[in-house]
Amino acid sequence: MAKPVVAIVGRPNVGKSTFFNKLAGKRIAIVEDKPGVTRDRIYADVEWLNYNFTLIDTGGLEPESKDIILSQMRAQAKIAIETADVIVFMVDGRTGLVAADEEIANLLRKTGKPVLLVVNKVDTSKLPDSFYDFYQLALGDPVPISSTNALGLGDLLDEIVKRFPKNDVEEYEDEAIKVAVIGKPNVGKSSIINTILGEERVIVSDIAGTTRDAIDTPFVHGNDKYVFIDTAGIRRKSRVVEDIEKYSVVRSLGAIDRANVCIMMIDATEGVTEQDKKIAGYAHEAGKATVIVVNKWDAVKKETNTMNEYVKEIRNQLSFMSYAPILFVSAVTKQRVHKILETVKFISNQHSMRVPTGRLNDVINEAILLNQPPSDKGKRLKIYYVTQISVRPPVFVIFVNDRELTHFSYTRYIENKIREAFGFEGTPISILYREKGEEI
Ligand SMILES: Nc1nc2c(ncn2[C@@H]2O[C@H](COP(=O)(O)OP(=O)(O)OP(=O)(O)O)[C@@H](O)[C@H]2O)c(=O)[nH]1
Ligand SMILES: Nc1nc2c(ncn2[C@@H]2O[C@H](COP(=O)(O)OP(=O)(O)OP(=O)(O)O)[C@@H](O)[C@H]2O)c(=O)[nH]1
Repeated sequence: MAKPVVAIVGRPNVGKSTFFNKLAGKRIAIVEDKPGVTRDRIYADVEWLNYNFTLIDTGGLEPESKDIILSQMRAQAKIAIETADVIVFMVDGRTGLVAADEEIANLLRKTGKPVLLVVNKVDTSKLPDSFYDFYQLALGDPVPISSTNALGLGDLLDEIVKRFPKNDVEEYEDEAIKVAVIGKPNVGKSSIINTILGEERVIVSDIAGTTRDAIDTPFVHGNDKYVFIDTAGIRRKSRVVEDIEKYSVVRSLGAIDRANVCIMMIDATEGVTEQDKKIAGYAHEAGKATVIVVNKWDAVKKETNTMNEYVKEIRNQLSFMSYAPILFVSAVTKQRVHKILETVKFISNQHSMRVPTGRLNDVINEAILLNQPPSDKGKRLKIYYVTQISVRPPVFVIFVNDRELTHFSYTRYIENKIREAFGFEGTPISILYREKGEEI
C-alpha cells in the first residue's frame, strides 16, 4: 500500500517544525524564534498505532524573504494539495486568529482534501478564549495541542489516521514494474517520459478502473508491463511550485515510495547538485533500485575523457549509490534513450533476486577465510549462518555470537563479497545481525 502523506501548513512561527520534530522523535529540523527560518530536513517517517505515514513540513520549503509570505503560503498550500492525503493546518493559539489564517483556509477549503485545523501553543488544559474564533475558518472543530509540552498529540494523531484514504490497495498487478522518474525541475523528466512513451514499440495500455489512472501512466514494452508513477504532476506543469527547487524533493517522495525502480535524472550541463543528492538519498534509504540517467548529453562539449570524468564525479558525489548503473542520454537526440527501459528491467530483476542459502553461505565462509572477522578485547566475532530474508530490497540476516563485535567496515566487506558473487546491480542491500537464538 502506498504510504499516506501528511503535510503541515501554516503561517511562519506557529510551531510547525516544533510539532514536526516531536512527531519525528528527533530534532531534525532547526527551530528558531524568528519566522521563515529555512530548514533542511522536511520529511520524516512517522509510526502511530498500525499506521506509517510520511510527514512533510512545508515550512521548511519557505524561501527566506519575508516580503512574499503570502505567495509562500500559496505555494505551500499548493504542494500540500498535490501530494498530501491529509493536510494539517496549524494556527497559533497565542496570537489568535489573523487575516493570513483566513487566506490559507480559503485555499485549503477548495482542495477537497481532508484538512485538520490544529491550534498550537495551547500549553495548559484551559482553552484560551481566542480558541473559539478559529471556528470562523469553517474547517470543523479545531484540535488544541501544545507542541512544546507534547499535549494533545495522541488525540491529533488519531484524527489524522482516521482521515487516511480507505481501500488504498495495490493498484497494479505485481508483475508491472513501477518506475518513478525523479530529479529536480527542468532536468528533463517529462521529455524523457514522453520520448520513451513515444517510441514505436511502446503501447500505452489501458488498465482501467483504478483511482490512480489519472496520475500514473501504465504501458507495455515488449512483453513487459510498466507503470510510470505520478506522471500527471510531472507532465502538467505548475510553475509556482517548480520555481522553488526544494519542492522537487517533496514531489519525488511520494513517487519514490510507490515505485520499485527509480530513474534518477541528472542534468549533464549542471552536474550533481545538493538537490540531486537529497533525492537520490531518499531513494537509497527507501530501498529502491536506481539507475542514474545523465540527460542533455547532447549539450555537453566532449573531449576524449569527458564521460569518464562524469562517471568519476557522480561516483564521488553519490557515493552511497555505487551500485547504480549510469547512462548518458539525450531526450532531444534520443541518443541511448532505448537503454533506459532495458536497464530498468534488469535492475528490477536484481532488486527482486533471491539467492540460494547454500551458495550464500559458501560465499560468506570463503570471505571469512580470506579476511578474519574483527575482534575486541580478545573476543572475536563469529559468523554462524547467513540467510536472505526478503527481496525488494534484498535483506540479509547474519547470525553471530555477539553483535557488539560487528563493525561497519567488515559489514561493507561482506556486502562487497555478496555483490561480487551475485551482482545485485542497481539495488541497495541491507545486512542485519542477530545473535544466536534471537528471532529473525
Ligand atoms: N508556548 C509554545 N510555544 C511553542 C509551541 N510550539 C512552538 N512554539 C514556539 O514557537 C516558535 C516558532 O516555532 P517553529 O516550530 O519554528 O515554527 P514554524 O511554524 O516552523 O516556523 P517557520 O520556521 O517560520 O515556518 C518557537 O519559539 C517555538 O519554541 C507550543 O506548543 N507552545
Ligand atoms: N539540450 C537538451 N535539452 C533538453 C533535454 N531534455 C530536456 N531538455 C530541455 O530541458 C527543459 C526542461 O525539460 P522538461 O522535460 O520539461 O523537464 P522536467 O524535469 O520535466 O521539468 P519540470 O516539469 O520543471 O520538473 C526543456 O526546455 C527541454 O527542452 C536534452 O536531452 N538535451
